[in-house]
Amino acid sequence: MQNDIEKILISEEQIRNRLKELGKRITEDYRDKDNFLLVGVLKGAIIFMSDLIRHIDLPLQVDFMAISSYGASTESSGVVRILKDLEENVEGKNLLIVEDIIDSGLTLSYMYNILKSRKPASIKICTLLDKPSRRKADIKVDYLGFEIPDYFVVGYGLDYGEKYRNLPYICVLKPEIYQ
Ligand SMILES: O=P(O)(O)OC[C@H]1O[C@H](OP(=O)(O)OP(=O)(O)O)[C@H](O)[C@@H]1O
Ligand code: HPA
Ligand SMILES: [Mg+2]
Repeated sequence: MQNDIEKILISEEQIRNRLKELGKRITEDYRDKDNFLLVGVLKGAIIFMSDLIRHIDLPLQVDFMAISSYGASTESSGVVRILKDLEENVEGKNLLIVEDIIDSGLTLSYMYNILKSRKPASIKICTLLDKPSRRKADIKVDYLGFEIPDYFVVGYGLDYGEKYRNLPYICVLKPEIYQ
């Protein structure tokens, strides 16, 4: 796997430090709210979500939704599908959607609209990575880890063709791997 890497964009230490800051901000912002539910977007957000919640010093619940649009490509298919829905009823709850990356924004705008229609008390968005140069749908990010340029990145949960999720940093692969 290491041989496939062109360059590391965000190191383990940078991720660790940023997560501490995000956890602290989220803890302050949700301190007086009850029914706090974090909604992780499978599969990409698994590592970010599991590290982030250990920096949030509040009672909280977690649930997951699986949504897929990329398949084995570096371009969104534009067809967003729910593969797994939430187990929790979200009505009246304070939701924080936790994503690994917002790229075209199609996944998140689809998911946001579905969750909004279920009448939660509030919905906010937390994403580790934001690639604003590729945006097709308008998204307001409340908590951001890092803004990145237009690279297809992998690692720390993010895949290319289901591989590389277990790399501990965010990196770009050699061009021949993407061909
Ligand atoms: O803003 P967008 O252009 O919609 O792209 C972002 C979404 O794409 C990826 O998911 P993917 O469909 O690859 O599923 P995965 O999380 O299982 O890898 C990523 O994890 C985000 O959920
Ligand atoms: N990497 C991995 N998965 C993704 C990306 C990316 O840059 N953008 C959207 N899904
Ligand atoms: Mg993917």
